[in-house]
Amino acid sequence: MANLKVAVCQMKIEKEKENNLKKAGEMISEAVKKGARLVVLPEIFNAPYQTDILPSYAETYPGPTTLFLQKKAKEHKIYLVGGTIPEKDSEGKIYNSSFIFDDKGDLKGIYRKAHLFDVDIPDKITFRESDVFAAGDEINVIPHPQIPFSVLICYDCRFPEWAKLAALKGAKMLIIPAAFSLKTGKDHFELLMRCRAVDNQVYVIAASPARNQEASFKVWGHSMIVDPWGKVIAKGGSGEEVILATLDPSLVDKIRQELPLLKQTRVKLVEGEK
Ligand SMILES: NC(=O)CCC(=O)C(=O)O
Repeated sequence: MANLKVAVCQMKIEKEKENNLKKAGEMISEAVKKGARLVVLPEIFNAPYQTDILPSYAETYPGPTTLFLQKKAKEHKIYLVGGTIPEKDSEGKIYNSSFIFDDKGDLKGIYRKAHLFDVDIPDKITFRESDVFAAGDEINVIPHPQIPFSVLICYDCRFPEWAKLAALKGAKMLIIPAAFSLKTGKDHFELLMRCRAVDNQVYVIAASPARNQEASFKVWGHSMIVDPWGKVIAKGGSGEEVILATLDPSLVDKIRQELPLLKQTRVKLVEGEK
């Protein structure tokens, strides 16, 4: 199986949706010029990550942002994981959703964040995503011809059983658009991404926005790509940049054969059955 070059566009998010789309377009072009065939954008890439204003950015599908993503995937003939956007459904509920397009511009899946970031850590961070978003409840595997993958979104990565479910369903890579907070990200971001890679023997692509000092929610940044042995093979800083890595799909199979964790997973015991 041929190698796959992937890229994360660690872009700085601004107030104006149009500027965010323009910036995403420029960074996607840069990634493609550098050889990427699968490109990932960050969590809430078209709006500031701020609960009081997020609803005003919500779009139904198809809408301006998803049409933009579709056009870019088709134009560059790439798989495009369109970070996430606030998505409004037909009943008016808003989700934190990722739209995934293939190299023909066809929609391959929508993933809605299942675990909402509702936390209150004194002197660190208080945030209530559930003030705005409804939670999704389904994980799917995108049948990429080289590496089938699942998308999780940020806080989802703290729930190992959710990532395990994706691996048991056939994912060989987890793609995680993620706007980790500055305070929690410093201690947990790399640890969590490497853990999810090691315990599921998958590649992990974690895509953060760049830090914007003017934003009310300051992100950690440091997008990273981790191999299925848990080794960080590419990593960004806190500023704007395209992060690239070349993935070897056969490495997942090799590691799973040598250390057959998935086959040995005793799901029934976890569920309380003997
Ligand atoms: N956007 C998020 O879900 C933030 C998650 C986060 O910062 C964490 O510590 O978890």
